[in-house]
Amino acid sequence: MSDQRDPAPYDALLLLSFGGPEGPDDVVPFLENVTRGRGIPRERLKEVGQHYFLFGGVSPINDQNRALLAALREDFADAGLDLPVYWGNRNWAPCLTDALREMVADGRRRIAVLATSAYASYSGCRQYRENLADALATLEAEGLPLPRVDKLRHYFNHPGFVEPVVEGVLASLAELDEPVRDGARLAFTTHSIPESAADTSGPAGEHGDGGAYVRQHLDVAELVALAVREATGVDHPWDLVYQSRSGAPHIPWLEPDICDHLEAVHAAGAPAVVMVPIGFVSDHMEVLYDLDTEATAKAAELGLPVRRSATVGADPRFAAAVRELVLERAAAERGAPVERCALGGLGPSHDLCPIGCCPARAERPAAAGADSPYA
Ligand SMILES: CC1=C(CCC(=O)O)c2cc3nc(cc4[nH]c(cc5[nH]c(cc1n2)c(C)c5CCC(=O)O)c(CCC(=O)O)c4C)C(CCC(=O)O)=C3C
Ligand SMILES: [Fe+2]
Repeated sequence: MSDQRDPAPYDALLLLSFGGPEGPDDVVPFLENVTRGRGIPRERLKEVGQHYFLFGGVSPINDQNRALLAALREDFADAGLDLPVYWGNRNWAPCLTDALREMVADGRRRIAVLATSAYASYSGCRQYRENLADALATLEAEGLPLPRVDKLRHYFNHPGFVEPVVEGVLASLAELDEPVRDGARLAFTTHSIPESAADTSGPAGEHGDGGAYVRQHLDVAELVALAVREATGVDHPWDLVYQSRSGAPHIPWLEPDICDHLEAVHAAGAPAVVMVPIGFVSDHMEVLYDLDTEATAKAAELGLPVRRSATVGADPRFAAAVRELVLERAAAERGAPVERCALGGLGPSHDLCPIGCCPARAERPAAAGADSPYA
């Protein structure tokens, strides 16, 4: 086995995230960045703007990323892994292009990229790769040396992602009053996406109804439900549901929505629900608004006790998982033997997105995949 602390060929890690506004003046330009060319109705944008204004125009995602950066640096230092960590976002400052420029100026030429999105899909994977390609094109136009960027594999089924989720569910169950606790249903929730995007998510061989996106979430949900049963001795019924639907109303998106689901299970006699946001790496606005505000108000109106379990955030087990993913990929790139950690039925995800993986509506260059125009 190779040295467990050898990051070669990598000379840096880039934490690549979505980005979010940091004050009221940022909200509208941020939303414009996110939705440019995506055909989102104006009404929806106004509504989402209000979600941000309700929280002072500040998205929680930036502080979450700062905490994750600190956790990664601490974990790397403790493990004796000498690898600088940078941060750049797709849609707001600190911007991806600026981060790459800084990295190149610091002499970084071979960069591992961790996206704060754990699953396949156009929005959760290829769009990050497209933005990497755009940033590289900008550097190229400026005559800067181009670094090579490698996106780390999807980590939805890594124990460092799954275990903190399980712990969060157990904590939420413990908070429910005893008479309703054992009957509580688990509502695993993730971002709704257009059905067409779900059906084509993942490598071509994994397309089909719901594609890799739905299959990966079902795998995590089942893993978590089983671990909860093992810990509590209680078999909590579970469902995979969706939230944060956007787009034009006539286009089908994944359903049911969490609020409709709460209504349905309440009508069917469920005594309580734990909402488990497995689709989100940390407490994004979707979690604070769509779950903690909107869905929680819906449940109160129904008289249905609900809890929202914790996201992974900056959990040290997740930071350690990122280190393992970097070292695993580094070994693979060196041609050394590799052990790939993964729970559940799907096995470890691919290192390199193959051609046809999570196709875009309109084809654009995407880096860090088999179809990348860059080395
Ligand atoms: C799958 C997925 C993830 C999870 C993977 C990942 O994490 O990347 C995700 C994350 C996020 N989405 C975010 C914000 C927004 N997403 C929007 C719009 C959209 N998201 C989509 C999908 C996803 N989105 C889609 C298909 C659209 C329609 C437009 C389009 O086809 O592109 C819009 C426009 C308004 C609206 O329509 O809702 C906003 C403001 C934030 C930041 C939150 C914060 O500030 O804390 C985060 C982390
Ligand atoms: Fe989104």
